[in-house]
Amino acid sequence: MSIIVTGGDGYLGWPTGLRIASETDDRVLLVDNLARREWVSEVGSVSATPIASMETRLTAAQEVHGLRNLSFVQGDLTDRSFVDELCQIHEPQVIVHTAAQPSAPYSQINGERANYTQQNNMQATRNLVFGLHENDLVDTHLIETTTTGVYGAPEFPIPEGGTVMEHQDSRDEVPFPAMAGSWYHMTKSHDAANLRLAHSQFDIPISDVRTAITYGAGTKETRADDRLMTRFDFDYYFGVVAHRFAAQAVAGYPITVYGKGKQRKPFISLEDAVEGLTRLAVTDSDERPDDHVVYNQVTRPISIVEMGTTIADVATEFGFNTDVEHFENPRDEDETHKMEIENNRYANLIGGQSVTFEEGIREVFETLTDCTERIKSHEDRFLPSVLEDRLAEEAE
Ligand SMILES: O=c1ccn([C@@H]2O[C@H](COP(=O)(O)OP(=O)(O)O[C@H]3O[C@H](CS(=O)(=O)O)[C@@H](O)[C@H](O)[C@H]3O)[C@@H](O)[C@H]2O)c(=O)[nH]1
Repeated sequence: MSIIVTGGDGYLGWPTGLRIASETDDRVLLVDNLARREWVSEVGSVSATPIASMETRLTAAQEVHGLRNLSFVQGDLTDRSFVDELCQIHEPQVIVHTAAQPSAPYSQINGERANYTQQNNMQATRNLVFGLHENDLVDTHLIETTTTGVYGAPEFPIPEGGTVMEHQDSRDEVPFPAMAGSWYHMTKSHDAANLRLAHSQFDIPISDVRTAITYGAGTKETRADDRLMTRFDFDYYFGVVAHRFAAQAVAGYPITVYGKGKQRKPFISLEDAVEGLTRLAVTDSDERPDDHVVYNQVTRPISIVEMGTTIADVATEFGFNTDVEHFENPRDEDETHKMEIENNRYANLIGGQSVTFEEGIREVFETLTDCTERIKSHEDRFLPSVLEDRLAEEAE
């Protein structure tokens, strides 16, 4: 029996692989093309946490946690023959698909990167679906982290999955429309539609896990040894807002709220995100639904300003002084959207939130306190200029 975790070198994939391997005797195969390391280097940045090579990570996982069932293969999921080989050799009973180009700002840079993001993310998912179908693995549970961003910013509470449409006095249940607001987020809208089609055409059991903005510098497994740390990005392109704000505080830089920042966005801690994916992956096939199920992997919506203020307060406890400041918004978005979002199915899966936002941010500062030099030596990466300057030069 084997479980594949794609994106196994990534921020979420690595700690998820570690936890799954800790909770099962099955073989856990991490798959990654190490592209995230290249993208972050392309934009001139680094992970604030020093991340070890995969070889060192696996040695540490064995030494520290006794994990002999964890291994790694490097490869590109957009290559159909590679995915076919994975399916034929490893015959996975579960695939947790976290691999993607996950940055909205990166996908928005220009047509080349929008194309790359859409081709990369969507082709990888299609290859996995057809890899399972064409290799007679249609009982394999395919779990993908899509995004809560597929819902956009509607003026009604966001359902956990589909919705009801009324037209000319008739009504029917329909999948949620693709209201995503970036070329990246739209890859996940398309993936969500393709996953639904894969279930109806091939009967593959699907968990479409719509992941919110994830914060946290580690999990209980990654904190056990420095060689097991997961990455923590803070640059303009790859740092999610909570991580950017915490790193900005560490560098003595203002917290950069874009525009009014009154919009509520969905958040989840890394710990709660990893736990849900693990529970889905390790549940026996006769105990889980054989269906297509959508989970809103979110514990709470918080406004950007409220979040920035909490981060500034926690930063002060750690001796870092910063202020929340408002900057011109580089994004086209509703800065006052009062998001409400249903999450009962996901909350039941994990048994409720395990750490509050404030506790999670405290844990982030505990880790970042040891990483101040790496952040300070790249503090200009809070702004988009490094990559944009190079593109401008190339265009001249
Ligand atoms: O310095 C900053 C950076 C961001 N923001 C604001 O913070 C919000 C969130 O930005 P983000 O970069 O943290 O999140 P987003 O682009 O939405 O994407 C992230 O969160 C998604 C979940 S969701 O937000 O779409 O639900 C995941 O799918 C993505 O992979 C992940 O990069 C935005 O309204 C943005 O304008 C600021 O005010 N200041």
